[in-house]
Amino acid sequence: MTDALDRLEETIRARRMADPESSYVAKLTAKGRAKIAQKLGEEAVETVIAAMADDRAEVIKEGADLIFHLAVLLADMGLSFDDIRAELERREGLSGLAEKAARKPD
Ligand SMILES: N=c1c2ncn([C@@H]3O[C@H](COP(=O)(O)OP(=O)(O)OP(=O)(O)O)[C@@H](O)[C@H]3O)c2ncn1[C@@H]1O[C@H](COP(=O)(O)O)[C@@H](O)[C@H]1O
Repeated sequence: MTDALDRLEETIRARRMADPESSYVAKLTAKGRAKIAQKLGEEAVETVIAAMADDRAEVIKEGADLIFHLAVLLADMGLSFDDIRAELERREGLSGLAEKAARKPD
């Protein structure tokens, strides 16, 4: 069963090499990874600002922008939400502190 995130990823993969004049995904991808990452950061900040204003409708909109730009970045790096899902599944059952300890090299 596909959900909105799966469909978004499919669309992004299909649009990456489209005409930048007709596609935002293609336009942003053509600008390079640093620009994609910058846009992701901007959307994160806008989400924070909406949260601090207690604006639930705006958090939904900015959160959608944030996830969209994360999907564009993942696609640019040959990654997908399946990789994020796998990492979240790995963490299931670990406490936050155990997860932190498992990240440490020694
Ligand atoms: N979900 C989105 C989506 N969310 C946000 N955006 C775009 O992200 C941009 C972010 O807004 P900003 O004002 O920050 O950026 P901007 O001023 O347009 O760009 P910059 O000059 O700052 O780089 C806007 O242009 C939004 O339209 C999106 N663009 C596309 N999608 C999805 O991607 C699909 C493919 O889109 P195209 O590649 O345009 O065909 C669409 O059908 C949607 O499903």
